[in-house]
Amino acid sequence: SLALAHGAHRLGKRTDPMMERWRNYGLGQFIHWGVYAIPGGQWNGASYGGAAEWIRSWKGMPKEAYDNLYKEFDPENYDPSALAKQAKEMGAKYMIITTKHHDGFCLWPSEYTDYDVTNTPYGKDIIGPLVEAYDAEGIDVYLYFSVMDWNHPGYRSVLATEEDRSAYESFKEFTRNQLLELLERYPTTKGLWFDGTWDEAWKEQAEFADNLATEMRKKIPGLIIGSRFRPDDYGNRHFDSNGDLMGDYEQGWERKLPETYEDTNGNDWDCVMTIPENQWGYHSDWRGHVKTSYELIEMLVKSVSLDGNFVLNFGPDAKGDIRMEEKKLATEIGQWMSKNKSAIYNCGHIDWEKQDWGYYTQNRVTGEVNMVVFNKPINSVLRIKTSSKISLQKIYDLNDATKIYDPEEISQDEYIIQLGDEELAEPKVIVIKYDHSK
Ligand SMILES: C#C[C@@H]1N[C@@H](C)[C@@H](O)[C@H]1O
Repeated sequence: SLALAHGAHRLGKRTDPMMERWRNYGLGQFIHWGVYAIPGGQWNGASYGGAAEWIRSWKGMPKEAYDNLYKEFDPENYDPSALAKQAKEMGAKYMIITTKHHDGFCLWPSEYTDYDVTNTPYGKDIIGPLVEAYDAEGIDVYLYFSVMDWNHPGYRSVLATEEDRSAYESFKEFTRNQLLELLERYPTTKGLWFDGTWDEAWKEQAEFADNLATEMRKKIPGLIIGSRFRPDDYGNRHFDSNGDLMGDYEQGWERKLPETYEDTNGNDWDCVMTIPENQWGYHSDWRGHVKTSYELIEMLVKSVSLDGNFVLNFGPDAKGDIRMEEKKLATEIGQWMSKNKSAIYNCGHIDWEKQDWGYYTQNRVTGEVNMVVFNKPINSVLRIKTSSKISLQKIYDLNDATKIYDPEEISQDEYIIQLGDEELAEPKVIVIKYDHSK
């Protein structure tokens, strides 16, 4: 393998308490909010077909007009504690908030730029009250930060000339200053979710990024940073030139999920997911398929069954309100979570053979295995094929203690149980209690 000065600094999973806490979240909330919520994907009567938070890059959006939107930012309905309560009811264990997206607008009062909330009619810090509200609800806070910054004069996507390089040095200093400022202002932050690190210019910054990550972890020991931040000595991100994961978990699953455990390479990972096909920031005209709570619960359970966290995105509008579709989904997911959270929190992968009826999750605390049933077979028989000899103790319906299932062993390490005739109105959790010692 290659000798890398700035490749992966650790092989295998982080095993410290902060990472164990992260590993056991299961469900998170993403919040994409900024001045892009003002146009909401529309400009001059035309609708932008791309992601609303990218509207500045649209030819139908004059840059000058976009760069003056901050003068209208005044979210009179912004209510951090209401947002935190909604997230709590949904069952989110952590929340990732966009402090600065690609447009460079800062939702906190930054010393290093005037393009921030202090220079808007709203005039106040957005991030601080949100962090406090989520901390008060016991939901851990993570900060999204886009390295790509369309507003900063020193930003470059490619370093072609000496002028580019010296301008980019000022941009790197600005980036470092803003990150240290965020950690200084919001010390309860548990981690950073980096984005906008795909440019060639950034891929040349292996040493700078490595040193900055070290410096950030000095400010907040144990800070959790995913694979999307650092490039290695050869400009590779996520996985270094030896194929080893860089950062504390893999951040490659954006609007998609791994299919098998092998797809995860046995790493920690998160999936960040939009409710429409591809809208993170508020878009007033959602087109195409809007995911149902059933689909989102299946993605959540599939993520946990493959040792990942599922982070569902919300995009508040210009007033700071959450749209009806998102409110409804948060409530529906919360209703399912209130009855089935033991199959999500503190749970992860078990190497039993995947079955068509749904997914297994194993509770890392109790050792119990949860069968999360999405597809009831016509014959109502659920097949279980374990990976080793186990001594079954009890198989029961998580939400009906009177419902005990009597397994029939049909071959080596293979059992079947019989569901009743009832139609499944929602994904059902059946718990398998077994003796691990045998
Ligand atoms: C592309 C892209 C960005 N990455 C997602 C997490 C959103 O922030 C989107 O704008």
